[in-house]
Amino acid sequence: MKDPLLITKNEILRFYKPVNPHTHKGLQGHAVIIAGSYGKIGAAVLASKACLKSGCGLVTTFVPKCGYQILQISIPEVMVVTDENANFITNIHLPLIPQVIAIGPGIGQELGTQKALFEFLRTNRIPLVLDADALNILAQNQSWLELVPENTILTPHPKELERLIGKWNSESEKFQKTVAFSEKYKVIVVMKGAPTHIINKNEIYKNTTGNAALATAGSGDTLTGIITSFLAQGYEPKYAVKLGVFLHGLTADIALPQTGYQSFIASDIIENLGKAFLELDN
Ligand SMILES: NC(=O)C1=CN([C@@H]2O[C@H](COP(=O)(O)OP(=O)(O)OC[C@H]3O[C@@H](n4cnc5c(N)ncnc54)[C@H](OP(=O)(O)O)[C@@H]3O)[C@@H](O)[C@H]2O)[C@@H](O)CC1
Ligand SMILES: Nc1ncnc2c1ncn2[C@@H]1O[C@H](COP(=O)(O)OP(=O)(O)O)[C@@H](O)[C@H]1O
Ligand SMILES: [Mg+2]
Repeated sequence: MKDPLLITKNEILRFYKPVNPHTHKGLQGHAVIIAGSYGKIGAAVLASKACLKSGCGLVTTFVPKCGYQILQISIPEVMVVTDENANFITNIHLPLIPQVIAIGPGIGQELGTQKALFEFLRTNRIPLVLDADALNILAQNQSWLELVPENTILTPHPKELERLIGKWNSESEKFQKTVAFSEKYKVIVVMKGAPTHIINKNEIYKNTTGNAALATAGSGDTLTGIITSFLAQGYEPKYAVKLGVFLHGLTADIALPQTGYQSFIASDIIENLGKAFLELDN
């Protein structure tokens, strides 16, 4: 296995683009986030808000009907499109063509949702971020991975990774299997953990930010929103993932002196994104 390359501030500054003073929301990208089910609309809220707070110009969130008011009230900046079903996603129809689509946080694994994901993957040509239950559904239907566009970003935590690639007997076997998976399906795998690694074919990157405060519900949902935002803003997938994991971890490093490990929650990631960007801009 190659030694991992470190994702440091210097590495990020090689490709980070400060915001153009003449930009407008149309140029800042439009992202769609497909997320949530009854009891897990919070995942849709966290991913959508993190996406907006990372600079994406427009965010449309697709949720089952039960998520409509929750989203409209908790994030008025987000536009909402609903499924025909009340409690889980069954039929993905989008009235727009965005730059990027993220799918998975909190969607559950109902049969109807599995079918909707298959139909979506069969017809979709837009760049994708796949997380959480989208990964769990693909792990159970591995032939569907052939439908995923090249350079799609997958963001599994260790259990989701195990469901996708099978069990490993050592750390080096875990990396070997993930590299083989990334090469086979031509996807970028964000191996979330402490620390997070990015696998892009046979290239391995190791993040240098973040701490145990991130071990809290919804932390991964916000990462999905952040990475999606950078894709919408025109970063190539290999740069969007590096910038995303670096800033996500940096929010926890910035907040730690105020919150301690225990009282940091996923909303604090979103709240500290501004300070994290300012560290890059200075
Ligand atoms: N507010 C909301 O709406 C929220 C909604 N959410 C949504 O809920 C859905 C279910 O997602 P989920 O990740 O909770 O369940 P699941 O895939 O079974 O994994 C859990 C198991 O994985 C493991 N594991 C995880 N991390 C690990 C690590 N770092 N290192 C090692 N192991 C680790 C660990 O396994 P164990 O160690 O216990 O064997 C753990 O028990 C999904 O759609 C998500 O988006 C959540 O985002 C929460 C907030
Ligand atoms: N001890 C830790 N140190 C650093 N980062 C962590 C730690 N525990 C969790 N994280 C990060 O928190 C996020 C958790 O993602 P995930 O398990 O998908 O959360 P959720 O599904 O609840 O949103 C990942 O980005 C992971 O790298
Ligand atoms: Mg998750």
